Amino acid sequence: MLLLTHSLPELQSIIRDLKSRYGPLVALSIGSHSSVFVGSHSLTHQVLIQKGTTFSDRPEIYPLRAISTASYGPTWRAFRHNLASNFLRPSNVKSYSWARKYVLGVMIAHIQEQQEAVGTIKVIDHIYLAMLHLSVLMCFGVKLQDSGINDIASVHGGVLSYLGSSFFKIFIVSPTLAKILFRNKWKKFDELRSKQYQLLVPLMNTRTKAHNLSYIDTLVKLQLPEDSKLTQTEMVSMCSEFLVGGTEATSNALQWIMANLVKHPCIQSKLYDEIVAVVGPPPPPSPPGVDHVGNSWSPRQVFRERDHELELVITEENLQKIPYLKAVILEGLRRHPPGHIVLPHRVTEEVELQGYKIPKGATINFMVAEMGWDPEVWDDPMEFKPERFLMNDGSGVGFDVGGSKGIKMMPFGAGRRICPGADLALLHLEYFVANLIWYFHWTVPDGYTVDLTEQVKFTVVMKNPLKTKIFSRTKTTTA
Ligand code: HEM
Repeated sequence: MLLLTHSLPELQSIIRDLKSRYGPLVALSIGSHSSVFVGSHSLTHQVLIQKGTTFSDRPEIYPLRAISTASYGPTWRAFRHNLASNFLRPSNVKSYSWARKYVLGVMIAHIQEQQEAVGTIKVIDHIYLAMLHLSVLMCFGVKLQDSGINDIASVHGGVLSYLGSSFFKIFIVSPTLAKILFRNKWKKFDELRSKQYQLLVPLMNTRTKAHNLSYIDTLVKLQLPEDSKLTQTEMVSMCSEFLVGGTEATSNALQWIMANLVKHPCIQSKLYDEIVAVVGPPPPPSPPGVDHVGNSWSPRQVFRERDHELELVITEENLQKIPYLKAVILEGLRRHPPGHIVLPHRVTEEVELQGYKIPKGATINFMVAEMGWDPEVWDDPMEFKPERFLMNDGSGVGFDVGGSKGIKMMPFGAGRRICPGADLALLHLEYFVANLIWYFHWTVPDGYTVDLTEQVKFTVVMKNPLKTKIFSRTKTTTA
């Protein structure tokens, strides 16, 4: 069958149809190059976990990555080990808890300012900048002013807008042809890359002042095969990949989760009650007065005290004691996975799957959203029901998101190529959702409805971004 579509929703609907007609395996060959789509849970498990090595390369989908060989082979293994097992090891992630607290404080101050200025909040703007800020702190170990974060956001937004464009689709097949056909686009893209270089190199060079081990520290020390080292240009690319990886999917997942909590006030109330049962009510704002450097301030500015650091936040240890929080996050990732297809994989040797011969070099795509929405596996799959992840007595969440025992959903992929940032992303989602719900009641502004229509960009985003109105849950104490 020849399949001609660039539309993800159309592709999903074709696969759903084929699945219902021909059984669980959906394998499509497109044109002369074999591109296979797998929409079955058990087959995905078999392929990614049991035949993981055969399916673990990436096709050349990283033409913008300076070191294309980092998609597979020994160079990839060196990167993967450095990111997943060195930089993102639990003790190093824990050492950044001050950064999460700091960024949360900045975000809350901005949210309150916007509500005061315009009466409502466009949530994604704040979430995106907060996640980018956090990624910058972890990547370079430096705190930036809002203007510095906005500059990086604008360059990254520009670079990402190219992915998914016709220019990029042709670029993947033939960079030379794309440069000839889209000369102006290429020139603009080149300008963006130079701007990115100008912004990131000074940050890379300030790393020695950092207290924590930053990602750039690990890249500088990274020993590549044959004793080679990364060049500065390659490091810019790797840092840029870290910033995009750490920001895009997490901020969109967070927006989808907040949108569902605003749309379903009962779920929001239940989550708030469960948080309060563990950590108590949020702290009252300090009374108006004079701060430690002699400036007068109002209760609203409690969040701005001490360089934006919040007086009190829900600690990361306490997050572990709130199973319903975990259930809300997992339900958000099931119902709205930021990527509807994982990054493509490549077959390293010819293999047979349910009677289909999959040739060496074929591209394999796994249908993430389809799996999380399969009515044979999930009751009412399109409903937002966090309870489905709780154990029968509600005491915990018994779900392995990495799918090592069996795949029911796979927002982070599975097997050898699973997202190396999955644990960090889960921590960020839990931390921000818990604290934002603890401090504020999030409501639908008058004349607005929460619209969960999806739009495919670099990740799958809300077509109409979430707008809300917040009410502080902190009770002012009267003298
Ligand atoms: C909710 C947040 C996130 C989601 C849903 C997500 C999802 C994914 C998925 C589906 C893949 C492809 C897996 C596969 O091919 O089987 C991936 C790869 C990747 N992710 Fe994430 N991710 C998230 C957050 C992060 C974070 C926080 C980082 C970094 C700090 C990160 C860095 C990466 C990198 C570097 C890869 C490529 C790995 C490779 O090629 O081996 N991601 N992610």
